[in-house]
Amino acid sequence: MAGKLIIGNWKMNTRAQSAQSLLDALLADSECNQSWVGVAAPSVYLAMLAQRLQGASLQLAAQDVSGFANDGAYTGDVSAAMLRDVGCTYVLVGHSERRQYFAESNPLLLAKMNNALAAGVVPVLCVGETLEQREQGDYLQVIYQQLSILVDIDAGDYLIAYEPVWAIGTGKVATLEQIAEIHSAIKTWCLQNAKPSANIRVLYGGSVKAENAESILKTDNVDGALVGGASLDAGSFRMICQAAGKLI
Ligand SMILES: O=C(CO)COP(=O)(O)O
Repeated sequence: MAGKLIIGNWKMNTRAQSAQSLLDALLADSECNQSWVGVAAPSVYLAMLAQRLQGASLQLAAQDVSGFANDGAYTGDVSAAMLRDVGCTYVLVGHSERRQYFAESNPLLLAKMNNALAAGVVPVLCVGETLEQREQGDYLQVIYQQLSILVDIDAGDYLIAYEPVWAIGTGKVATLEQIAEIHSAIKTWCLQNAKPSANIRVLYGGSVKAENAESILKTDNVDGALVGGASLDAGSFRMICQAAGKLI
């Protein structure tokens, strides 16, 4: 598929009212209400937002999914089937904040990927190195290790998001050369190691803003963006979507 994919990650932000207002602003805007744009909202608001999204092009995403496949006694968890049930198209898997604060590791993330795929929700596997790992020079190995779970996925349509941890919420965006290097390495690794997937798409995330979106999206092997802070402001998000729209 040509064109770029833009997913806004609202993280643990908004309330019912502000989530609805933000979504309404995006829905009313033809730059944002596109099938290649999605918003990853807090799970408690997904069903409410899905109602407003009926008939719209904008896609709904979740920020996490249970590692348990079937319904059962897993207090607090939300299953992939539930996400599908409320209308999610995508789900983020292994965001660095989940890896850091919830100690999510490869076996759990593989289960999450498989559960999402089985339920018909497209998982977005997030990978990326910390500043320390980058400075030590072994950042590619870190990313390959995070990607290694893909070897055990037999089939399915998934996405990858490269989000250097040091660029998330810091205003410190990776250089275009750094982005190009990693995106190319991810695609090469996937071609060599993952089961043949028709089209590996890699999004970039980390301080993507209205001002830098176009140059990032134009970088080789960048298939879209995962946007945190700037996705909470309809005006900023629209400019990022507009930059993507120009590249279709
Ligand atoms: O973590 C991110 C998206 O998932 C990036 O966040 P920021 O755009 O706020 O840096």
